[in-house]
Amino acid sequence: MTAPLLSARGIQIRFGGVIAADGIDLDIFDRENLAIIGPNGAGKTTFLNITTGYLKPQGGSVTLNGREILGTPPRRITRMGVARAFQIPQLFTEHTVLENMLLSAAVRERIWNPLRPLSRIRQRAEMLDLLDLVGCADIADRLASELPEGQRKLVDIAIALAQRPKLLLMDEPTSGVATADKFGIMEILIKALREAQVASVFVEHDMEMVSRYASRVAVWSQGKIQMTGTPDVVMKDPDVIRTVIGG
Ligand SMILES: Nc1ncnc2c1ncn2[C@@H]1O[C@H](COP(=O)(O)OP(=O)(O)OP(=O)(O)O)[C@@H](O)[C@H]1O
Repeated sequence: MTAPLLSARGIQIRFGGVIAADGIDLDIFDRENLAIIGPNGAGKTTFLNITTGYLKPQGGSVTLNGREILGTPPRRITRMGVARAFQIPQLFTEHTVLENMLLSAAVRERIWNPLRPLSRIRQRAEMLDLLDLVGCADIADRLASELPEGQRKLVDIAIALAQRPKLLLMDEPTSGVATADKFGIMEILIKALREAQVASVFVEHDMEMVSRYASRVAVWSQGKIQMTGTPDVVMKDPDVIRTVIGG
């Protein structure tokens, strides 16, 4: 069996009386698309916050390619290959889409300087290719503030991919997007991840999204993993239907 890209063992974290992780063990493998599902407050986002360095658990370990990353600052974890896209895209709204991409490239290349014109950043062609990958090359010169939510999400993904990650973590990638556009956005996103050879973990409440786009599912329940497996197996499980899916 191939070695996991990221491996969490025995993760424990509580906030006062709330236990958000109570012995989480989870492996994430190269190029898979893992959906995390579970009831509100089960600890799904907390897991993403731990693996990106924003929260330090009270116990356990997280390794990336065999190296411990707990206690490592978020920016360094990004450099090591774990990127994050947010429920609310983190774009500089007064800049164009391409300028947002160039800023991300400048951070990656450690050449960001507020006094340096963005036009002098040399990664322009690479950033346009990434925008093309997420179907946004034609909006490169538009202000980020003018974009509809779906395109903001795709640009946010391109910004994350500009960091050349091995793993992309996402919290409800299509939340806030009109129902009619959700599947189109997710199709583009999953195809872009495959072409860039990036694994993903996405927290998701929409079971249709999970069954269409996840290669594997992990079910969270009260700070524990209730079950992992392929979508067709997990979503037919009577306990998962009762505690998560409903109906
Ligand atoms: N920084 C924090 N301080 C205090 N409590 C927190 C903090 N972060 C999370 N919690 C609590 O931990 C529990 C798990 O939260 P988390 O956001 O991880 O759940 P979730 O499964 O992502 O929920 P949802 O599906 O509603 O987003 C919740 O009860 C939440 O209120």
